[in-house]
Amino acid sequence: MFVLRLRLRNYFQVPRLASRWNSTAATSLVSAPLKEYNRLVKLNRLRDDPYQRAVIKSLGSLYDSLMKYEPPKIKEARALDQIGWRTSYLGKLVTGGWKKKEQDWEGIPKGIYLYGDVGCGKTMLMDLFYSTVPSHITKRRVHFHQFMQYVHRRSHEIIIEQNLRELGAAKSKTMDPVPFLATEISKTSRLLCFDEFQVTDVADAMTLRRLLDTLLSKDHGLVLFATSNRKPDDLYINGVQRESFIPCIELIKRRTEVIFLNSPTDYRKIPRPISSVYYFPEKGLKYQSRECAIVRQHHVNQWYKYFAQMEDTGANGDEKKILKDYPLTIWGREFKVPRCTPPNVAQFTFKELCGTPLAAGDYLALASNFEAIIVTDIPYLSIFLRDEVRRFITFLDAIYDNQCKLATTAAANFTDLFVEPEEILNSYELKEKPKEEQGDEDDLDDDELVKRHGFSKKIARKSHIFVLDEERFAFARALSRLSQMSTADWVERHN
Ligand SMILES: Nc1ncnc2c1ncn2[C@@H]1O[C@H](COP(=O)(O)OP(=O)(O)OP(=O)(O)O)[C@@H](O)[C@H]1O
Repeated sequence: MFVLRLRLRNYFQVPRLASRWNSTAATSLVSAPLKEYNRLVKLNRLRDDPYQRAVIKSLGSLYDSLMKYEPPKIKEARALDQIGWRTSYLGKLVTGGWKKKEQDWEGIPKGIYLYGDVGCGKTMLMDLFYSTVPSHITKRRVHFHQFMQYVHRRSHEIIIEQNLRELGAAKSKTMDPVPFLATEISKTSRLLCFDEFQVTDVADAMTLRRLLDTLLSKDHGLVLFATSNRKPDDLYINGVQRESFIPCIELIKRRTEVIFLNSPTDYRKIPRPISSVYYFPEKGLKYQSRECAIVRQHHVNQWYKYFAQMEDTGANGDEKKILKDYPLTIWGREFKVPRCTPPNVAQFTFKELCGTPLAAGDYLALASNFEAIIVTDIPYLSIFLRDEVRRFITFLDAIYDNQCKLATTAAANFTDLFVEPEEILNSYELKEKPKEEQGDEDDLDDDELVKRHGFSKKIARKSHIFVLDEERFAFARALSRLSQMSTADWVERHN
């Protein structure tokens, strides 16, 4: 059986911008992040953006502080030290032991919490900073979803390991994995860069609160850099037991410089040549007709060959092997990739990918094992397929973050794919007279997606298949990302 080849970037990502910075030049008056920004602007790889330049100043200050920073030595965590940790944890809650004074972080540089609208360059700035970090500072850059997956998985493993080694199974319920996790993380990275910091569930919120409190303490001396679409005070808003998460928000506000990147530009909207990775039938052509089936098949074959770097078969049959039902093992569980040429491309129908109970971990594994994914036969999507849509969004987040390429065949263009249930005739066709665009779009002037994040009213209206703001936002962002993933830049990039 094939054992999943978890590339390093599955957990800790490779930054997008290569380091060109030599840290010995740190004495220069121009900070390393500013130098790098200037270089990329000069090479026409970035547009000069005054809002981003304002952030670069803060990046320069953090860079200077890191140059002088000597992180503390890490003490090993011991299971025997923590019998009764729950009592002391509760004690802290009662006595206000969580409250910290500035001396508690003396000598540790303040990190950065960079938030703003979609596509304005937060991740780019974080990656740029990451590529300039002084070499004596160990660092990790990770997508927040992936980090939380790692945290939950390692917590579980640590409890088992420590119980076997030190405490005996009877103590399993009183074992606290947080000090061990914190030790593991800070031993390998003193600067932790989180992309897309967002908290959506109570288990993440509670674990994160304790983990960050430990990591950012003097004992571990970790510096945090996070990007997010939300300001700290809006994190985990309306979440279950939100009040227990507020100390974590306060901690983030005290231990980072909170910066709002208020650039009005969504760089993903800047037109680039659109390549036809997404196929949908032209008006008048029925998706399930024979004619359309031939065109769809051609589209899929053409992109499969391109992604798999296959020679055009030819006489000497240079075609790479196409494998069927290829097993991937993810944390002891197996799932099958219906058609693939590892590590280049995997192909699924929408039903195979989103109609079965796959979760974020599966999609992340897929994204880290294949450079491109083809998803065929995406039907019209309505509120009746909400679970499938949720999975599709999780899948898109995973592949976007791993910079995978994507080709699809679908009933319609992505912006027209989300419809009301009563408009649907069958999975791939709408009724003869589809309902007119609703005339209530003016009511959407105050919609947060429109007003704050600059999405179109059409997208805001379609996002109403979700109730929670976080989900509506994730949906709108997925549409924005789909448009970026169809650009020639994305499709032609060499991984
Ligand atoms: N100044 C710039 N010039 C040209 N391209 C840019 C510039 N800033 C950002 N970009 C590009 O725009 C795209 C979106 O940027 P980025 O991913 O950093 O946005 P973001 O704010 O993190 O978005 P999101 O909140 O959706 O994750 C990327 O491809 C990035 O390289």
